Amino acid sequence: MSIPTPIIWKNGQLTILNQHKLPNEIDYAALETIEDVYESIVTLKVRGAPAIGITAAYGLAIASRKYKEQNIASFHLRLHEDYLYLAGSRPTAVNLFWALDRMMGKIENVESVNEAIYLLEAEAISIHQEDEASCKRIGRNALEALANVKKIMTICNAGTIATAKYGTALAPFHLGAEQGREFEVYACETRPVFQGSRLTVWELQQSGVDVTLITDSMAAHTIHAKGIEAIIVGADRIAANGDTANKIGTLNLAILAKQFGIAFYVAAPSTTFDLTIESGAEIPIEERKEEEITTFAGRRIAPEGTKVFNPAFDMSPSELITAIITEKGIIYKQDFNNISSLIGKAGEEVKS
Ligand SMILES: CSC[C@@H](O)[C@@H](O)C(=O)COP(=O)(O)O
Repeated sequence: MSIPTPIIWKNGQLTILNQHKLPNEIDYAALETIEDVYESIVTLKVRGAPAIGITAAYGLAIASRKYKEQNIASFHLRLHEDYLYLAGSRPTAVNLFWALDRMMGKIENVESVNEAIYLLEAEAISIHQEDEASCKRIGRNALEALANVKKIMTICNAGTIATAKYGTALAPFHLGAEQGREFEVYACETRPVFQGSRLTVWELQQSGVDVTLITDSMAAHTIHAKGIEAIIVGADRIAANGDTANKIGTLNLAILAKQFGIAFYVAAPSTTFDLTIESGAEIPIEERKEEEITTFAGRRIAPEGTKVFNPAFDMSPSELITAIITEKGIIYKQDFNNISSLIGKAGEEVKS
């Protein structure tokens, strides 16, 4: 797999692969301040649930250095403000809040500013490294779930650049390519910001995976015409009952999978589960600016004054999901009533 490393932390400096510029340019952006980190998340230079969490964690580590001359009480106060600032960048992907909470938890009772700064950097690095290991395990588990599948559809980009490495829904394709597994992947372009065409197609090409681009509205016809055997998607937040929020258009695919009688898999790390909410009804759905829909490449494609609704995510109810593939194992539908205990136990394999 020869995909550029998406998030780099070296000598205390954070650099990210600028996803705006893909697939035309491999461009790295140095994020020197917490404002740089916030801006890169809001504008989707860095995107994808795990990558947002990792970048925000480094953002807090970077912010903490500003307060090294302060007393510990004011350090905690200031860092809490920074935590709230970063938490306001995007609302749906729970990995953001999970990573920020983990960072703050690490220094909750620390009474030395220098120690807190040191611990924050170490914790961000751990979050980053753990995600890579987690995605690799998701890939292996997904290869098992897809053992008899060749033609598969996906949406958005849940790949290497949306994580530390390998991705979630795309991990089986990257790992499979290394093992000589031949998949035929159909990638939905993913309107309105084209994570499918710009990012997924590019990523899979780098790994030598057979990938075909379709527009989102071609999904139903393609499943029928090309004999798609399964659909696999990533996730931004999974409720305790298995309801899953992911990129807008995912719900369409979940409904199509039921209609055509094919499997619908969600691939996500345990950090994407929000066990504090019982169902997907409680997941906040981000709405983004109307220009994402009314303009294309700087030109208007809808009349001035057009009313726009631009939700960035939708929620697929658990009854449409065949299984959720995690780093801890595969949770099949019959075990969705037991997700909290299966996912809640850190480090343990799912037994189902
Ligand atoms: C491994 S990434 C999983 C999800 O975050 C991904 O499928 C997705 O919906 C990303 O949305 P985005 O708006 O591009 O951040």
